[in-house]
Amino acid sequence: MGEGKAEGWLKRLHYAFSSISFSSSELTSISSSRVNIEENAVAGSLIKLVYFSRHQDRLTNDKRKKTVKERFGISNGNRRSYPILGGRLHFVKFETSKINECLDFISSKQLHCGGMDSHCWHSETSPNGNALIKATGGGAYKFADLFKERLGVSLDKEDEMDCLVAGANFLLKGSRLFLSLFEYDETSVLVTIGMMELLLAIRHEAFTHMEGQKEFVQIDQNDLFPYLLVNIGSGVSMIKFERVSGTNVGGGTYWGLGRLLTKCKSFDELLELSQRGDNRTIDMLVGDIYGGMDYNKIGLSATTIASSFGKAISEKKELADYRPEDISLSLLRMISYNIGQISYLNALRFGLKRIFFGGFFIRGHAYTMDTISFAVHFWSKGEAQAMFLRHEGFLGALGAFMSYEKHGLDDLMVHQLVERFPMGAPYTGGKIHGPPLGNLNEKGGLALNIMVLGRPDLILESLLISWMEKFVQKGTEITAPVPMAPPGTTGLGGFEVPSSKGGTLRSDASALNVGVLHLEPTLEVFPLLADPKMYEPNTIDLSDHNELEYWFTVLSEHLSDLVDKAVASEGGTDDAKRRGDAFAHAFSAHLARLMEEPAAYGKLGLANLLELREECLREFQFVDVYRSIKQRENEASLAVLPDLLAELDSMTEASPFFLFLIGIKSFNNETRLLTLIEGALAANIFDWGSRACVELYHKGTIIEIYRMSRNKMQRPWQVDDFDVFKERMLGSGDKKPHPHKRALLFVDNSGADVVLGMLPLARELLRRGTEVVLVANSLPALNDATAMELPDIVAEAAKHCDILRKAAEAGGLLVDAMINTSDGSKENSSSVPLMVVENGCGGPCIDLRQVSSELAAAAKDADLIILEGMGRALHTNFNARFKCEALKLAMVKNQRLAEKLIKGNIYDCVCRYEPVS
Ligand SMILES: CC(C)(COP(=O)(O)O)[C@@H](O)C(=O)NCCC(=O)O
Ligand SMILES: [Mn+2]
Repeated sequence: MGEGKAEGWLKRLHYAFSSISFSSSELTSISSSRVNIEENAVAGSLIKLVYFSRHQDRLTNDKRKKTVKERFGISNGNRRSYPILGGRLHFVKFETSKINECLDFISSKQLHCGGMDSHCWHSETSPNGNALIKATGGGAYKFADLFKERLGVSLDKEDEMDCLVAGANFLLKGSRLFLSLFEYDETSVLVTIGMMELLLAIRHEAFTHMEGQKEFVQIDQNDLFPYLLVNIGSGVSMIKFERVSGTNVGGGTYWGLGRLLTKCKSFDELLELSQRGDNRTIDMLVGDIYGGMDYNKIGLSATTIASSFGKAISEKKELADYRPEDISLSLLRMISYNIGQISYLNALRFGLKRIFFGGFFIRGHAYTMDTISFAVHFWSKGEAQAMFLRHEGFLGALGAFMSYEKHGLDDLMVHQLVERFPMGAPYTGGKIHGPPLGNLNEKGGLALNIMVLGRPDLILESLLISWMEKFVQKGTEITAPVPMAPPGTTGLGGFEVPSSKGGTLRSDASALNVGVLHLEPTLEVFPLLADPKMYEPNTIDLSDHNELEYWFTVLSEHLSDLVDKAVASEGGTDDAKRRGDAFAHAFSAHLARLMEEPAAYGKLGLANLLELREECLREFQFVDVYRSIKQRENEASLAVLPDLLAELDSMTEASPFFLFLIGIKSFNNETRLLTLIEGALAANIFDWGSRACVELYHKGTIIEIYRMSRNKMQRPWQVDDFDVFKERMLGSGDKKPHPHKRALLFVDNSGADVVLGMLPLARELLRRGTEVVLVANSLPALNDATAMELPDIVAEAAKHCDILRKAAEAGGLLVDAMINTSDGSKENSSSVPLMVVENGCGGPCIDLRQVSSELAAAAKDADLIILEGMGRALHTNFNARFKCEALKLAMVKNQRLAEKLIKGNIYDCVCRYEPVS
């Protein structure tokens, strides 16, 4: 297939499925792919919706990508090179009683009939011509007519047990998705052009929960089976490939009895009551029978529950004499223990050590998980372990999602999508500015922002907006609160009364009605990591509560300034203000949630926190908050670049005779190298993520600050390996070192940082015959330069420098120059190339376990890595070890970090050089 055609269908690519298909839109940023529903008449009775949306095609820097692919030999073998686009797997839930909201939602997102094109189409439909939505659970039957009537779609019923297993396998093992690729041919007829198989892998899905402590479990995918899956809905199903057992005492029992006995209005209210309960007033304990004593002979403590609700028979009390809180707790413990016990017995029956619990009965409730864990531990004498799943409530819906009938497998490709960003994005409303939403006529209105679900719907905008408006108002109402995890809840073995149940409820993302798994194509482990298994990206340990609190405070304090900048970056419109508020709300909710439970979204590091902020901005359609600041600083820096290069060049090679005369081997080279490193460190001061630096910017111009920063560059720096690095670069004595073959320069900020700091350093390496790959962010984060922006910056710099120009041409960065060549490439160019690759990140730090495939490919021949900036060289990777030489350069722009990490002060510098060990 020719490239032109590929580009054509790139724009019009459609993923479709056997029973329901969705088309993408060129006008909008995300296209829906498929959807399925699970209704469960359970605990609270919820409808769960799962659908996939594809990221926007990023076409703009396609030429750079093409050169990078050619240069690094990235290919799909003899498979066709279909673009593999990342996307998001969305998890949405609705109360069954609000089925109309669910229908409005599906309709507003056009999930039932495909994208925004005026001609929506279905690859396959039901025999009567309707589109199909996969559905499982009781609702698949109950709502079939309603769906037909309101949306014109048929519900294709999937077996619930099969779906649960498929859903759990998907989460635990990663799974294969088969997607059909469609394109329009010249006559606008849709044709299938192939199949694609996607492998989805999700980290930090399973965890244990004992005595208030959550711990993620690394699942060995080759050793996952067999396991017992216990799905606690209204009833309880225990599944080992097929339903092997169950119990009628489940979530429905808790809710049903609880409702009758306490008059609670909702499942969550009942659960919340249990937080304040004391079950000893109702349960008969061993001590009640044995005069306050333990029954040591059979290992039962006095506080063990001998009989749930047992005290109620021996006392002449009426229901009204018992506190609803105590009743709720007693019920919860009775049911949770029972489920834990029966589950263990079934695990024993089938010889299974691992038991996964799912279903909405649990809904992230710490005490419930502790109680189940305790029961499993207790009855198995510590042999078996209860594990829980982050997406516990969505197993059935996910399973149905996976069940879309597979097409023929010809022309199959396997690609891996990995979870990049394990955050549930909360749905949160914002203060309303300006006209009511229904009157807003702008593209990209609140719809998508608040819902975190995607993108403006140009065609059904009014419908979408009115639906959103409703949601804004109902936000908190719909967002079910989940009780807080009290530390050490169960005390001595789970039969104790919870010691601290707390009176507050947390804003739990697991209870928020929307969650998102971000799936990125082909993220790989950086091949130059010395020991990927031991690699831990984050330097600061956020499990230290003081650290956590400090960084939360920093981020909270930045917030209002960030919102102002974000709103301004979108023109300060009413819509932007609304989104700004919604962003602040959502981000604060995330912070609050993580403060209560740091591991809520998986293991938490500073890199995740900083990326969360960027991700939240993106969710609310703030594409690039620092765009104009970056442009301004790039322009100012590019204007002074020729002077800087001239200054560097004035430090020319002195004649060997002269050097001999003054008794120095390489005076000028050394000065130049030092000037270059100083320059890179000094320019790292331009960091809009640092509070202290931002204050500085109000006091002077870019050039003034840059000059001041350079003047302050006094050695020794707080971490100063310059002399060792210099020796490697310039040699000592008569030894002339070989130049590096290829250097990967992980660049940081726009403006002076990249233009006056890293580009001159790159130029020096190029001059020595080293290939240079500039590694930059895939997505904007603070004022970091992105891979998309770098070619223009380099092109501008190249106007003033022959070395950069030739290298950029050789690396395919100067596209116009390339076009002038006969073969379209500069493979034959004598100059060493300068290239740009994206790193796969959207935050200011970098987790080298997940980098773009182009970076992984570029790393192949690299023998020097230069990591620059606080985010990439200090917050992350400070302790990382590599298979090749590494230079870590950063200015520390935070007093506390300076004290902790390098026993220094703010604005101190780090120049850490690590030879190959
Ligand atoms: C976000 C950053 C890591 C960016 O630093 P950079 O990588 O650009 O050098 C850094 O600015 C930071 O840690 N800021 C928060 C702390 C503060 O405001 O002091
Ligand atoms: Mn930065």
